[in-house]
Amino acid sequence: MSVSEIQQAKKTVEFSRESLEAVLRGRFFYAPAFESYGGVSGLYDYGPPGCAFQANVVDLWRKHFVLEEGMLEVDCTMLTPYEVLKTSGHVDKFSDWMCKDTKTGEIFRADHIVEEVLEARLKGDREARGLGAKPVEEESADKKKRKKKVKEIKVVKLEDDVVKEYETTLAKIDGFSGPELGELMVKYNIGNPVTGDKLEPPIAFNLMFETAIGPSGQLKGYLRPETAQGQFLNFNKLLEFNNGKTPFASASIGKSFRNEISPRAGLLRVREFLMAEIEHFVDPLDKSHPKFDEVKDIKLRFLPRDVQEAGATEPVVKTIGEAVASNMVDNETLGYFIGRIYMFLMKIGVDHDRLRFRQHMANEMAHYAADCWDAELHTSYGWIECVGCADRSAFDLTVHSNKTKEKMVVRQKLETPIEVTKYEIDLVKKLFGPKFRKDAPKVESYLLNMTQDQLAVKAKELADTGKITFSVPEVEGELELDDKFVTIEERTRVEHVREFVPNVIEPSFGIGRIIYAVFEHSFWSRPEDAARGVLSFPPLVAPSKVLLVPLSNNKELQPIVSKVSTTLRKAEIPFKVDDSGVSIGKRYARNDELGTPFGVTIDFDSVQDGSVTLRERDSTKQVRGSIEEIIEAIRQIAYKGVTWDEGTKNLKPFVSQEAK
Ligand SMILES: Nc1ncnc2c1ncn2[C@@H]1O[C@H](COP(=O)(O)OP(=O)(O)OP(=O)(O)O)[C@@H](O)[C@H]1O
Repeated sequence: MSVSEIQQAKKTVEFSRESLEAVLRGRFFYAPAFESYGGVSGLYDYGPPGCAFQANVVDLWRKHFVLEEGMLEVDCTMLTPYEVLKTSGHVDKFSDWMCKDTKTGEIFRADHIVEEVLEARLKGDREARGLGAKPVEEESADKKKRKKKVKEIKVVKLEDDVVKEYETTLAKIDGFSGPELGELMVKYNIGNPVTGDKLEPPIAFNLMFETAIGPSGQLKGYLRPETAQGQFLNFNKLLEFNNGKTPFASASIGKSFRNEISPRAGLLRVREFLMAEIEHFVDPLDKSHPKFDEVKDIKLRFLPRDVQEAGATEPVVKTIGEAVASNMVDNETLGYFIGRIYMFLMKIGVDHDRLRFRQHMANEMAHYAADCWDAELHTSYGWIECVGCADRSAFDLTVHSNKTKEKMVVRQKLETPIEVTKYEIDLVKKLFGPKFRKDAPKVESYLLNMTQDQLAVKAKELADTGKITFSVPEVEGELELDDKFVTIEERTRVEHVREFVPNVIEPSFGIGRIIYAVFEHSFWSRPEDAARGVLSFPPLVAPSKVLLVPLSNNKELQPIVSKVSTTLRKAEIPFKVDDSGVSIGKRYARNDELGTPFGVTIDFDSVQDGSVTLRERDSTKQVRGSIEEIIEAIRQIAYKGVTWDEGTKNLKPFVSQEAK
């Protein structure tokens, strides 16, 4: 089978999520956690092949990003004090909108329910018009299983302008606020999709798991919802580690926790998941990237904001260079990371045709963000965000620095010193203690952290009235100080150093989502037997590389099995021996389901001449050679990116056991 024949074969049998899930569960890639206790939605355990696959993806991620860019890796705690997440905005804003069915008590995520019901009505409309099902690529976020139950799927023709309105709403579904979703539910008469009951208006539900740190219960904390905050809070140490220079990036791999409202899409939406995040710190005045040329010619499918806001879903195909030059992507560094994300996803087995980069719409994006693009992968659940890539400006370092009073800035020596005129405030601190007592530090800190605009106003007030009035958070009443306590003046100084708060470009990967998408993109059934599923993982990330198959249990074959095992072990190539009594075809089939790229078969000729057979999973092609030759071919193909044809060109073709 040639590569194109394999591609064709992969498309012959229609993809079935049920078959894939049967394989993944059957081979224990993963399983619901605490199953014997009835399970908890959104919690999963990974079994041996799932663990090995995840470890290989993470290993590749580390090589592709951390090693390639010299990133500074940190491993920060998951337990996070309240104050940190209050400052970052998570306590107030990290929520989704939920609504409750007043009768049944069932809880729905508001955007998901609007999406599900409108999609169901459009489906009914298409059926009424005799248009058949919508093409799979266009289906937006999943609800397939539920859709079966959605009563709303009535075969009813809608007015043309209603269809247009629904489609426009769906294209913008990620950008609505809670109140807007509530209005849509009233406008389109959306209730419980199964019972039709009315739902309460959406309310914000914070997704963080709350806990108390220590026995007193006094220190409130959360399980972190992302790894980013730990990286920001170590900024000064990392900057020093990097000899005070930017740009540089930190990286972190670890578990995050989100109390998702109603997790239903398997590994795609879970409550505990592995994240790999990068915080790239860059000068806000220079977001060029020295390696941009390496990615600029990569052509990608982009779904920019304006296309979505016009209610369309057709992507724009452009090179990254064109996307940055036309300002569609805000800057080179963001473009560089989009390119690197694409290259990583290709390496681990994502299907190029089922990847797009979607820009956040205006009200979907955090107010401080300069630009944000999600790498979305198409699965049987629709288009799913798997990697977020945002330019978060200086927001995070600024808020933490304001709160902690620890400066988080880069100091850059200026080649030509500059004259800077600015307001400066001087306090006569020895007078503060007697006047403000225990509040003195808060008052001093407030005054010393005033912005230039605030200082300008207060300088005038002091000059005009001889005093300033102000209030300080957590200090009662309006405060007043006269010019015995404080001086505010405009002064001109020569500065030799430029100080700036770096901006942050943040690529954020959900490893479980990516892994599940790769499972779907790699899965196919052999055309000659639809029950024979294959997971065509790239060899580099496949859980195990080799299945060692002695033709029979005959003792004579044992020494060769031991010899091949030892050689594989020495070469650090993961393998598994299958000496079960079942037919060789069955053993290969089991192996295909585990996504193991190579089979090494030991038969009676092996005893005579030391040769073994190498089988390739997808094409089922086989070649014959000495143990050393075969293992070298495996090493080249699995780890060095060599093709099968190239890696086996000096080996003899062998007639397939399966074909016999
Ligand atoms: N509940 C989850 N289960 C698995 N992975 C998740 C979950 N939430 C987020 N992720 C992963 O973490 C990445 C970064 O998180 P981010 O905060 O950008 O996601 P999000 O916008 O909240 O996702 P969504 O809108 O789908 O809830 C996502 O791209 C995704 O891969």
